[in-house]
Amino acid sequence: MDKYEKVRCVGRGAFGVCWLCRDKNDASKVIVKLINTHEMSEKDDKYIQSEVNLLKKVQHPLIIGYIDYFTIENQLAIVMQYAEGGTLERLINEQRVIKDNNMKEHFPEKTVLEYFTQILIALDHMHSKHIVHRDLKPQNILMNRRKTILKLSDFGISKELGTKSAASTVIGTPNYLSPEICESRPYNQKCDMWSLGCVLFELLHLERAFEGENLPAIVMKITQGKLKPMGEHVSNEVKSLVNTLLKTNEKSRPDVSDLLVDPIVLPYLISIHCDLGRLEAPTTDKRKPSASLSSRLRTYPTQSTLRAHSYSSITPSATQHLTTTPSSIESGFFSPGRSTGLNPRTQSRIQVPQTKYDQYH
Ligand SMILES: Nc1ncnc2c1ncn2[C@@H]1O[C@H](COP(=O)(O)OP(=O)(O)OP(=O)(O)O)[C@@H](O)[C@H]1O
Repeated sequence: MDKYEKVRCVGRGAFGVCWLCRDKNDASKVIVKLINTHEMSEKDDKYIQSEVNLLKKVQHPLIIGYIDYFTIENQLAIVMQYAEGGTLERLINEQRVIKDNNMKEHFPEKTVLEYFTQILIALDHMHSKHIVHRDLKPQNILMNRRKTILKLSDFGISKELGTKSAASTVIGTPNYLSPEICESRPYNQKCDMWSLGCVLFELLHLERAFEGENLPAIVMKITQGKLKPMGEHVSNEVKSLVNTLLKTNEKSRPDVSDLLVDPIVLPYLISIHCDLGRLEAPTTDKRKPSASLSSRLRTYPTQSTLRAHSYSSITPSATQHLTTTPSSIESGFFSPGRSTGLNPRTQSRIQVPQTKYDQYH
């Protein structure tokens, strides 16, 4: 812990306490999660080691990065990237208060879809590494200060699927658990798609998709797929997106690659990738952007910058759409277009707006 100076405690989880710390070397802010190993069983210990190993493998601008870990006085310290904007849960709660006071309504649908697409991109990265999150929920989605970038966090109960197509341990948080996990059936990456559907519903309605007085009541609603009715403010396309994610039969649920070519998602995907293409992927040493990042992010992308970035996470068909994107770029989002039937696949003029990602943290 010599390397870090504690600033303040930012939260507690099932396993440990999270401290905001300052790196004494360069004054950068990091989170140090301290986990007491004193009375930890061998099983718990293995759990944490697997968390650390998972974090090591995951380096992505939309995923909280692992920096370091060490042990100190019966404690395991995991050093990770700091997300200044807090959790998506807090943002939803704040918006709910605003709504209840009748000062403002729900998040605009395009904001919801932008967040949704970011989560999708992060999940794509994880799923491509055969890692299923299993605990996706607004509490585990952190944000940058300006709330423009989401970052998936908490791989505490994630598990590498390895060569098996389904893992069979039942773990999770009730409201976002998929039916197959509730029923102790084997599960795979599709369980994250269910949780994503729950998060999408919550972003749209500012309330959870499945709620109940107690655990059995919640589980019953989930396994029966008894979703709350969706609001009038939600477009038909987005309603059907929620419904398809919340199919109780996991085989009928889309996977990430299906959604990455969905006309609802594609415009957001292009815009996000344009901006993320200019964000540096975190390295194991430093999680901060270079000094020139902000200025680079304030420039408009050109056709050449659109083509220059690697779209490794996008399926070939999606890449095809991207490479055929016309040079006249006018609108990054299609929210008005969606309601007027505008289809990004046929839309001839696409504009990517000045980036909103002008601050990484
Ligand atoms: N990288 C981070 N940046 C900023 N805040 C964080 C970060 N990681 C955790 N926090 C804060 O600390 C709190 C506790 O996080 P932690 O991961 O220990 O547990 P949890 O996800 O809330 O619960 P559980 O351990 O049961 O999964 C979070 O709710 C969040 O507010």
